[in-house]
Amino acid sequence: MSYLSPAFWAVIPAAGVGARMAADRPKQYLQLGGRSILEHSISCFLDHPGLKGLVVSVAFDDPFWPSLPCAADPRVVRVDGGRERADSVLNALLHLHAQGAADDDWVLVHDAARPNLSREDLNKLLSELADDPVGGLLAVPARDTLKRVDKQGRAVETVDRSLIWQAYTPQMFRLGALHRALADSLVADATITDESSAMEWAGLAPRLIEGRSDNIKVTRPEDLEWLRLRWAKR
Ligand SMILES: Nc1ccn([C@@H]2O[C@H](COP(=O)(O)OP(=O)(O)OP(=O)(O)O)[C@@H](O)[C@H]2O)c(=O)n1
Ligand SMILES: C[C@](O)(CO)[C@H](O)COP(=O)(O)O
Repeated sequence: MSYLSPAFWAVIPAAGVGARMAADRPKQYLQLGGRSILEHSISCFLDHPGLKGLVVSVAFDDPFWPSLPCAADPRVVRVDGGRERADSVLNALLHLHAQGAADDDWVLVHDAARPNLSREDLNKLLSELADDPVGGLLAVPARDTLKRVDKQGRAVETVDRSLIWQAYTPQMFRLGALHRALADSLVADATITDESSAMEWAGLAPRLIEGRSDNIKVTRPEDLEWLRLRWAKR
C-alpha cells in the first residue's frame, strides 16, 4: 500500500525523575548504545521527513539537556516540564499553539523513555490514522493472564484479556482537540496518564494500532538491561 503519511509535530515528555529506575540521574539520560535514551527516542522523529517540529519538555532545573547534540537542532524547542506527565505535555501543546500551529495539525506524543520505537511502527501509526476523525495510539494486546487483586495483593479474579491492550506511545491526535481535552480533564482533576485517557474523558474513542512489543518504556533497571542486550546484538 502506498500512502503519503501526514506532516506532524512531535512532543517528547522528558521531565520525569525516573524514581522507579533509582539511578544516579533521570532515566532518560542513561546511556544505551553510546547515546542517551532521550536521544534515541527523539532521533526516530528527527529522521522522519514528515516532521514539522519537535517540542521536548524537560525539568526546569535539568542540567543534562543542554549538552545533548539534539538540543542545538533548529527543529527542536525546549519547554519546562510540569508536575505530572500530562502537565509536561500540556506545556508543549501551549507552546505549539503560541507558535501558530493549527488546531487541525497532527501531534504525536512520545515518551522520552521509549528509545526503541521503530520507523515501521511510526509510519504505520501515521498512515493508519491519517484520515481518522479522532486519532489513536500504538498499543499491544495483553499476552499474559491478568489478575485483579485484593488489598492484600491476593488474586481475586482472572480478567478477560481478550479486550485488554497495553497503551504505548506515540499517541497521535489533532492539536486543538488534544489541547482542549487535556486542559479540561486536568481542570476536572481526572486521572490522566496518557493522551488517550484525556480524549476518552472528552467522550472520544481513540483507535488502537497494534505495534511492536519491544517499543518498551524504560521504567525499571531490568528494562534497560534487556534493551542493552538487544542493542549489543545489532
Ligand atoms: N512530570 C513528568 C513525569 C514524567 N514525564 C515523562 O513521561 C514519560 C513516561 O513517564 P514515566 O515512565 O512514569 O517516567 P518517570 O515519571 O520519570 O518515572 P517514575 O514514575 O519512575 O518516576 C517519561 O519520558 C518521563 O520523562 C514528564 O515529562 N513529566
Ligand atoms: C503514556 C504511557 O507510556 C502509556 O503506557 C504510560 O502511561 C507512561 O508511564 P506512566 O508511568 O503512566 O507515567
